[in-house]
This record gives sequence, C-alpha cells and structure tokens, in this order.
Amino acid sequence: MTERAARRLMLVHAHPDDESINNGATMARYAAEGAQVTLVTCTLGERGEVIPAGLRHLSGAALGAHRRQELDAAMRELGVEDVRLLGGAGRYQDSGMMGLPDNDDPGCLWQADVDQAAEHLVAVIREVRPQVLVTYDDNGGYGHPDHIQAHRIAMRAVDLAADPAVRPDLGGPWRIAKVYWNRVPRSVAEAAFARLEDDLPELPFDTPATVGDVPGVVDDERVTTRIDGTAYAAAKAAAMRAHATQIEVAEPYFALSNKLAQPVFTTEYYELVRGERAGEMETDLFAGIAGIAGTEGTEEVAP
Ligand SMILES: CC(=O)N[C@H]1[C@@H](O[C@@H]2[C@H](O)[C@H](O)[C@@H](O)[C@H](O)[C@H]2O)O[C@H](CO)[C@@H](O)[C@@H]1O
Ligand SMILES: [Zn+2]
Repeated sequence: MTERAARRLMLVHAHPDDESINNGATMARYAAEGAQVTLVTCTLGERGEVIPAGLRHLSGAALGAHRRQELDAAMRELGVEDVRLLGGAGRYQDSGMMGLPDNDDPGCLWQADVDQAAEHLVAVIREVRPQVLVTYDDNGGYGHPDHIQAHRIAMRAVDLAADPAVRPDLGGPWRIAKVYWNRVPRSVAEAAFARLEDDLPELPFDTPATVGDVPGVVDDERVTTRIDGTAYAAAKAAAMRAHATQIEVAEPYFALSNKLAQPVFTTEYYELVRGERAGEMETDLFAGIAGIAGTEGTEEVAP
C-alpha cells in the first residue's frame, strides 16, 4: 500500500470542466507541492452544449464518454491523479439547466436521493481521509441543478462520514477538518471585468459576461481564503482548454458555449464554512490544521 500523503484535499464538482474553471490553479499548486488532490465529479455532463462544430454530433452517453476523456486530459495538465465519478461512471446523469424537462429524468443528479448519493461519497471520504473539502455554496454557485445537488451531497457526506453509526461497512469515521465553498470577491470580479471591457476588442468573443454571471461572487468580507495560483496560470489555462467541448480560452479570458467572455481567475478564493479559521485572510487551505506543516498560513491583506 502506498504511503498516504500528509496533506489531502478533496473537491466535489458537478460536471467535467467545473474543477478547472473554479479550482484549476489551486489543484495544480497543491499537487505540485505533494498533496494528494482527489476530484469527485458527480456527472459526465451528458447534456452539455458542444462548441466545436466537428464534435456537435456528440450527445448523451457519447458526449459523456468524450467529456470524461477531456477531464482526464485536464487532470494531466494539473498533475492531479485521483479522479472519482460519484457512484461510478454514469450512475448520475447531467440534469440540464434549471427548469428544463431534462430535470425530471429519473437518472439525473437532480432526482437523486441525497442521502444515497452522499453514501457513495462517504466511501471515498473514508478511504482518502481528506483534511480539506471544497465544493459550491448552497446555490451551486449559479443555480444549476447539478451544482446545487453537488453542494447538498457534499455537505451531507461531510456529516455522515464523521458519524461512526453510519455505514460502518464503508470504513471508520472520518471528520474533515475544514470545508470551503468556492468564492470570488466582488471587488476582484469588478476589477477583472473593467480590464475585460478594455481588452474585448482584441478577443475572439463579441460580448462580455457580467459580474452576476460569475459563480460564487460575494461581498469581500465573506472571503476567508486567498490561494495565489499565478504560478500555475498556464496549467489552469491548459486544463480549461482540454475541456474543448465546453470552453474556449483566450488568456486571460474564456467563454463557455454562450460565448460570453469572462476572466480566468488564477488567484482563487474561498469561504471557510466548517472548521477553524486561521487568521484574517488565509493563504493556505490547510492553515491551522494540527499536525500539518503548512508552507504558509495567513496574511493581513484584502482579497
Ligand atoms: C460550467 C457549467 O456548469 N457548465 C454546464 C452547463 O453548461 C451551460 C449550458 O449548456 C447553457 O445552456 C449554456 O448557455 C452555457 O454556455 C453552458 O456553459 O450546463 C450543461 C447542461 O447541464 C452542463 O453539461 C455543463 O457542464
Ligand atoms: Zn457545471
């Protein structure tokens, strides 16, 4: 059995591409520093729109299989080796955008029993024993049903994994020390969109998105943690490019299939929602966790 890494980070996401968009620099940085980074993706994105004309024949399970390959390629760019599909490949399908009839598909994540889905995640948590878990806020960042469910499943699994009375067949209890939600400080988003406005004429995108289109934007005061991933900007951009059916990158900007230009953030931000905050502005997700020699802890700066 290989030795367990001292620092173990788990991220729970809805579709292949979310991990690179929200946390690509963070994942690359911790992987480079020797932490174990485990990505749990809840669906294969079977109902996504496809950008490249040459791939638009892909849909359903075929698109899901293709996006799984995109995900593997993206993880190679980030140096992340541990990727799990919740309940196994295809167990929970993409639910489509909120309000569509797709949401009623009995096999989609939006229809999943949260406790049952959470138990699949408990098995991974008790195997990996992460000290830190990252997921979306209760609106899933932007209200997509799969993102909302991923949040619900992750937060439920954090509680179930720590309860020794829950599914002892899945291993001994494990309490995750710190849980974070993906965030972008409003001042950071606004400054990035101001730069985007100036740069737009040089970009292959016609229209800018708005701050409101960016998942997880909150007032600066709610942000507890700032992970400087600028050294991993190229890796994040390459990982996002690997998701070619979903993302077009023109650094330092990108667009989804809606062609709305938005910034690529390589400093990535978080809100600590479970665990002990280690200072005014943490600069390490593992800061303050007993027994873990962090490379740095906190700094007294605004986002
Ligand atoms: C980033 C993300 O969560 N993407 C989801 C999302 O995709 C969007 C959806 O197709 C929308 O209709 C487009 O306008 C937008 O550009 C897309 O990003 O929803 C998909 C369907 O559930 C999902 O597969 C994709 O990963
Ligand atoms: Zn998504």
